[in-house]
Amino acid sequence: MTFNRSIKIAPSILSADFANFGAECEAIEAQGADWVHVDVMDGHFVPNITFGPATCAAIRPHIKGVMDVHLMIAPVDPYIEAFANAGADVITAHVEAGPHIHRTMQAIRGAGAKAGVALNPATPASAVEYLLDMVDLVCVMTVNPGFGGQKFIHSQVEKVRQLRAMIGDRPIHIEIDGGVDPTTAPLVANAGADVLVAGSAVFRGGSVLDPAPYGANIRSIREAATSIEV
Ligand SMILES: O=C(CO)[C@@H](O)[C@H](O)COP(=O)(O)O
Ligand SMILES: [Co+2]
Repeated sequence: MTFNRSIKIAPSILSADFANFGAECEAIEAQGADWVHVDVMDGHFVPNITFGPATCAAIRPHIKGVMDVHLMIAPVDPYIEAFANAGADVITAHVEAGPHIHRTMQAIRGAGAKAGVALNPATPASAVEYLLDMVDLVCVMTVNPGFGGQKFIHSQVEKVRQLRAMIGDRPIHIEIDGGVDPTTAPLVANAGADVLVAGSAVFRGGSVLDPAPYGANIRSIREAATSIEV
């Protein structure tokens, strides 16, 4: 995985057909997805449960590109190796999930994955100031984590702007997660984000039997994000 600051669309399979993950991953990649975003939830750090490393390993052969694993679990450190072994390219852990986020980032890189750090909406940009030499991605949650289909929290756009200024020229992606659609994508792209996670706005209207709407949805988010009008 090389660093490239162009806009990347990362559909979240939280909005996919859970009985058909392999085919769904293949369908979104065929329809233009850049990364595949995989939401892992434990019913403890967030009030919802999804799946773990075994499911990630099962879908890995169905993803040609980047598997972007978003861990909404606490504790996180005991599970990093399992997700790296499952084939995650990027592993993102939350600042709020434990007291030793610095060690967590070291462990992710030590396991051979790119290290991502996520910030809940109430967590300031300054929380990652002393991590910038050891992360590959900062994920700004633009909803409270746990569920797809929630409303974008507009106050987070300013946080993206602050992070872009803090990051400067470092090869660090800024990822946006939650409520991304063609109306919100230009706001965050203009503020400096380059990876846009979208679940409901990508999977809406399509299926593995009729995947063309996935492509149209991905294109409209990308076109909106790359337009300069905001
Ligand atoms: O991590 C999460 C939610 O906790 C996300 O990745 C969601 O899956 C995004 O879904 P939409 O807001 O795009 O529907
Ligand atoms: Co996510």
